[in-house]
Amino acid sequence: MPEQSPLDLPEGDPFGPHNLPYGVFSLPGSPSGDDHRRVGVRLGSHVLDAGAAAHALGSPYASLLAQPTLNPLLASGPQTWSDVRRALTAWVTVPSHQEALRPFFHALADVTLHLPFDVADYVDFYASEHHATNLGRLFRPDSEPLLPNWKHLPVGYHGRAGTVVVSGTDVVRPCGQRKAPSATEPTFGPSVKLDIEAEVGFVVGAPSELGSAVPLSSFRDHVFGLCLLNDWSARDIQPWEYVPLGPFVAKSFATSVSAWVTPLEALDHARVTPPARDVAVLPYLDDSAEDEPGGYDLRISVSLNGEVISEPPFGSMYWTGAQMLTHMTVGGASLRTGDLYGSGTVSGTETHQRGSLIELTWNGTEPLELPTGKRTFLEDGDEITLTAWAPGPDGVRVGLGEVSGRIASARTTD
Ligand SMILES: O=C(O)/C=C/C(=O)CC(=O)CC(=O)O
Ligand SMILES: [Ca+2]
Ligand SMILES: [Mg+2]
Repeated sequence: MPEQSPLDLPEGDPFGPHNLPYGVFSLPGSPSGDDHRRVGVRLGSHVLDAGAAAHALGSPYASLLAQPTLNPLLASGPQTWSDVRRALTAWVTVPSHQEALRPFFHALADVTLHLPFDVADYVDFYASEHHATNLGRLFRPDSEPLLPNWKHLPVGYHGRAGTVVVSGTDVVRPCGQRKAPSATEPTFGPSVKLDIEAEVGFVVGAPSELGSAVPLSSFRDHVFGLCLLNDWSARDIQPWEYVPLGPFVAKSFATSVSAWVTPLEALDHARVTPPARDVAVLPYLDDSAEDEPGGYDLRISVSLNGEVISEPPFGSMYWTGAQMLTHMTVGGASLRTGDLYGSGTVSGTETHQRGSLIELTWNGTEPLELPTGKRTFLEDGDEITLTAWAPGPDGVRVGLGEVSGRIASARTTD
C-alpha cells in the first residue's frame, strides 16, 4: 500500500492549509548548529522544509525560506508575507505539486523544533483587566486593585530577550532574594512560589524608524504573527523586588514560547471586538474608528502534568495588540525584526479562566486538588503545557500549537 501523503489530512485538522504556521526545525542526527536548521511550515502532523520545497519548485522565495531562522522572512514585510503564504497555500492544495513536494515533508515526531526567530527586544504587558485586578488584590490588598493609570495606557515592562526559550526547554527553578511582610530581613534561596503566566506573544516582523510612533492602523504592517508564551514568574521574589521599577529577577530567568508562529493572516476569522472600555482613552490609543476589530478570539488551555487547570479566553483582553504596539512606540522607540511582546497574563472573569497559579490558588491559600495531589505553586518535575485554538474558516479550528516546560531543580551552591 502506498504511504499516505502528508497532504491527505483528516477533515477539520487544525493544522490544515488554512493555518500554515512557521517554525524552525532540524533533522535527526544533524548537529545542532545553525547550518542544519531550516524554516518549516506545519501541515497536519508533518513539517514542510519550505526552503527546499521552494527551490525544487523554482520559487523566487527559495532564498528567503532556506534560512536557519524566520528573521529574513519577518523582515521582508507585509506584502511578501502575503505572497509567500499564497504560494505555500497553492503548493499544499494543488494536487499536481503532491509528488514534487513529498521528499520535503518530515513527520513532526522525527524532527527537533528550535526557537523560531532571533528575539530582539522583549516586552511584557499587563492587558487583562481580570488578571490585573486579581494581582492588585493579592499584592496591594490595602489599595484599589487597578492602579489609576491602568485604563489610560497598556502597562508594560522591558524583559530579557536572551532568556526566551522554545517549548520543551527545561526551566531551572530560579534562586533569588525575598522578604515576607512579617520577616525582618530578606533571605536568599530557590523560589518556593514558582508560577506560570499564560500569555500570547506578538512577533514583530518589519522594523520601524527611531523617532516615529507606529499608529494603530499600522499594526499589520509590522506584526507578523502570534505565538503562545509562558512568562514563568517567582511570586516570592517579585513582591520584594518590584518596587518602584517593576519585575526584575522574578521574571527574567526564562520565558517560553511555542515553536510555531501563526501568521496574522491565518487568524482573520478570529478577530473580535474587545470588551467595552469604560474610560475614554487619549486619541493615539482610540481604536473606535478602526476598520477591523482589534481583539483575537483565542481559546487557551493550561495543563499541569496533563490535567487541564484553566481555560483563559484571549478575547477578553482589555487592551489589543495594536494598542500595545502603538503605546510601546509612542515615545519614538523603534521596532526591530524579532521584537517580541507578550500580552500579559490572560485571565477571564471565571475562576477556571485564570492564567496563573497565584490567581488559581489565591496565593497558595486555596490549593488545586489534582489526581496527583494538592498543588499551590510548581514543584520540581512538574510540566506545564499551554495550547490554544482559534475559529477559522468554515467552522474549522486554527491550532496554535503548544508551549510546554518542565521544572528542573534549582542550581544551588550550598
Ligand atoms: O500587579 C503586579 O504588581 C504584578 C503583576 C504581574 O506579575 C503580571 C505581569 O507580569 C504582567 C502580566 O503578565 O500580566
Ligand atoms: Ca507576564
Ligand atoms: Mg519572563
